[in-house]
Amino acid sequence: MAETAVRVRGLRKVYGDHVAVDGLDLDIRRGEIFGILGPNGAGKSTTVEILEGHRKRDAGEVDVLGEDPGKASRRWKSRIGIVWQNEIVIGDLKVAEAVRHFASYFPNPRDPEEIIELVGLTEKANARVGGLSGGQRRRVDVAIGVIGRPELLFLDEPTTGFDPAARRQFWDLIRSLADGGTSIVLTSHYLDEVEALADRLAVVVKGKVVAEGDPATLGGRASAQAQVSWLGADGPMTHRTDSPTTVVSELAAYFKGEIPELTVTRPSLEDIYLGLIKEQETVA
Ligand SMILES: Nc1ncnc2c1ncn2[C@@H]1O[C@H](COP(=O)(O)OP(=O)(O)OP(=O)(O)O)[C@@H](O)[C@H]1O
Repeated sequence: MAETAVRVRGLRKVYGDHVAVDGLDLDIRRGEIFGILGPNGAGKSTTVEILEGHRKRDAGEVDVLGEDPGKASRRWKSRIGIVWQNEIVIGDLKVAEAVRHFASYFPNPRDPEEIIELVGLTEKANARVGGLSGGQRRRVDVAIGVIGRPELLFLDEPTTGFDPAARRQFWDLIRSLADGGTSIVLTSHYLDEVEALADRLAVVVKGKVVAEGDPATLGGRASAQAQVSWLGADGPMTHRTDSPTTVVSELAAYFKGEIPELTVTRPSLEDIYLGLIKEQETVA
């Protein structure tokens, strides 16, 4: 029990006559970064909002940190962190004021100065939130999301609008939170982000989990055929194989050393993900 952060069985949510979540099961372990992927309208936000206690469900069992979010206590709420888009509400406040303000809501908050440093905003501590860049504002959102020392953090599309360097820094921040023991639920449309961060992930399509696993092996990825490509005497060559090592050794013997322009690739997470989505679409 202590190992589980989130346990969901048979979750269902209906809007009018539209079934948004249709018998969804989920297990998220304590201390892991868990990615939720899925196309637009798949039911990800609805599911996450139910886990956060912000939306009622129609059926199913939900346990988050040992409680039902639908009936959760105030104390439970203080154990959950949610990265909202706060900037509109707090635009007039300075960064340090905003973080301190939110710290005051929690029984055992982290030190605001420390958190501002952790998100890389020390130099902007006295700047107004409204005047920050999009990426910097998102960092304020994260600072506010983690100020209460959450055991479980919900991150929805955290790096939208970040430049590549800021994304990498942000990933380091998320990893450092996870290393510190925070369980993290990450919803993102960026497959590279999920691949870089998630220990495990679930793909949600039409309100159900259609695949679950770690990014390296999801949907048979690790055992999928490899593609060996090289430059042959007559131009570029490609060979699909279950035993790329054998093919590469044969090529090395043939070329008596370096194989020109050699690459060995397996399907990317994106290839696997798009395949899963396509498969589900055809199952109408
Ligand atoms: N408040 C609501 N009232 C009616 N229908 C809703 C409501 N919220 C969501 N829906 C519908 O439920 C389905 C699932 O929506 P949800 O926002 O959970 O999907 P999502 O996977 O988060 O999508 P996205 O990737 O676009 O954010 C969609 O068809 C959406 O139109």
